[in-house]
Amino acid sequence: MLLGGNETTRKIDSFAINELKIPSIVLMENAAISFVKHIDDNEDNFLIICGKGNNGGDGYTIARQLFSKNKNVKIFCISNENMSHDCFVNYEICKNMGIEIFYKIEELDRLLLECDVVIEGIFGTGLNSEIKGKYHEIIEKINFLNKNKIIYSIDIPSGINGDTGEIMGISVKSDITISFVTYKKGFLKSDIKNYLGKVVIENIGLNENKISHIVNEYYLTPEMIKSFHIKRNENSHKGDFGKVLIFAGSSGFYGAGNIVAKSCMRSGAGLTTVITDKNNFSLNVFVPEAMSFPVNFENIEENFEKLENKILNSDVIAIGPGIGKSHKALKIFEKLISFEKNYKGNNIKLVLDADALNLLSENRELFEKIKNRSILTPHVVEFSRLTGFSPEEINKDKFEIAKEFSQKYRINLLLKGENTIITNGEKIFVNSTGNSHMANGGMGDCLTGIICSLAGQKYDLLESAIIGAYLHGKVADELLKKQYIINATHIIENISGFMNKIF
Ligand SMILES: NC(=O)C1=CN([C@@H]2O[C@H](COP(=O)(O)OP(=O)(O)OC[C@H]3O[C@@H](n4cnc5c(N)ncnc54)[C@H](O)[C@@H]3O)[C@@H](O)[C@H]2O)[C@@H](O)CC1
Ligand SMILES: Nc1ncnc2c1ncn2[C@@H]1O[C@H](COP(=O)(O)OP(=O)(O)O)[C@@H](O)[C@H]1O
Ligand SMILES: [K+]
Repeated sequence: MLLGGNETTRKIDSFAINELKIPSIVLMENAAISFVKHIDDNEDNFLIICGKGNNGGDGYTIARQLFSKNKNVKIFCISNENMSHDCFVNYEICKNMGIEIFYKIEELDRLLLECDVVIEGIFGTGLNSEIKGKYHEIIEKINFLNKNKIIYSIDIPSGINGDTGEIMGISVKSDITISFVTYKKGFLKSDIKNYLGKVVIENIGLNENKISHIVNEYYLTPEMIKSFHIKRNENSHKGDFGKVLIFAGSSGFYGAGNIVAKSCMRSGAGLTTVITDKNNFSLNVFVPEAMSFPVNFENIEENFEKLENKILNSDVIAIGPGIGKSHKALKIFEKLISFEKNYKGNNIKLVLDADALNLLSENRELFEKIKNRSILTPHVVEFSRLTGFSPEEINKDKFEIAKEFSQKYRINLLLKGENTIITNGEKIFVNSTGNSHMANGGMGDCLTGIICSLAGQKYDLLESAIIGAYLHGKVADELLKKQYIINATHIIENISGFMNKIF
């Protein structure tokens, strides 16, 4: 699904009108047709509240379409002065058709009380300042008199800023928001969910692929995830699903390595090996399917010859969770990224998380070794160390900062958190799954395991991160229906079942 702000909407509009030569009034008609599809045919008693821009124009167009289906339709016109052209045309048609139009604010209470469905087209992407006066009063009335009614918003609940999600003084509280072409960036803001209600994105007669040069941001949907799926050949063997080498966990943090390994195995990697201290036996108990590569941490170099062979046999190497920032950890990290290609001549894909990112922040020359073959999966604090921006600065402008960072170092980036973003420096994908009930230790390790597993199964790193983040959050969202807290172990136990459902 395309993602965009107000400017994107204007660009798409202008492309459709000026390049594709679709008259704007046709776009408005298409928007209205798509909108009306979502209205229950049993509903019969509508009040449409219209502003004077194109959002109001959509309102008049929807009104006459419902009217032509013999529905009981009334319109409240907020202003018929300085209407946009297409708004005026549709307003005139409504008048000519004999739809009842009301103008006086004194009548609005009664109209609201009498109707069963309110459709509001007051402001959409054109809202440009704090809402005051008459407009404020009208929105207040809609929110106050909404008992036992369904409130539909056209494009955006009037009052929400489509770019930032900020409430511009006041906003309609909607039950259903039917928005056009793009999922609005402003909808990502977490504390406006109860203003948006259910969100539906509808088409206005444009082919999504033909406008992809205008939009390079996407909001993940199950259809997108499914479209990435690579079918498993019936005659395949474990070697076909990736040899994944994991360097995670150290004394006090062996759990991290175990979680990465287990989620890697449970999400389908062919062969998983964990580099771990020779005295750590917990891996065999927690994930008997995984292999261990025991190292003597007292004398790191003595393991390197055997390790080289292991590296050159790998398709993917995941590094970071729970390894600490010691000199020894750094030495192993450096060794693991020292070969670009494996015995098969393919790039060895790298998944770097947690302490690998912290080590990278302090040893920036290592960026040269990881370029063009890695994904970094920081949370905002780790990303702050990598970029030098404060977490506040990142949160304010995370799309741009993430994209620039990815371009600069030629890496893929997954920035974790609510609305996790994934970028290759050109496109940005925003995850639509996940919830605060999964915010607990080990969750990131679990994600690393899923991503390196998918990378082993021949998904490229960008796809692995996209699918991984979506699945990880999706499992948590589904589990939330029956439990309050979701730990990494819960995700691991359920991921395969959800892969089955989605693929
Ligand atoms: N490509 C698309 O996505 C399409 C968009 N369409 C509709 O067009 C809408 C955008 O239309 P417009 O650009 O005309 O904008 P709007 O209709 O959202 O609002 C603009 C009008 O409101 C006024 N206004 C803005 N802020 C105000 C405030 N705080 N107080 C009082 N008045 C204020 C402006 O002066 C202008 O008259 C979209 O939201 C959508 O509903 C559809 O017609 C179909 C095509
Ligand atoms: N409020 C939230 N909404 C969506 N996802 C969340 C939320 N809180 C945490 N997550 C997800 O949980 C994971 C936590 O990762 P991370 O911070 O690295 O945890 P840890 O280091 O403990 O393993 C990330 O994938 C993140 O996107
Ligand atoms: K609206």
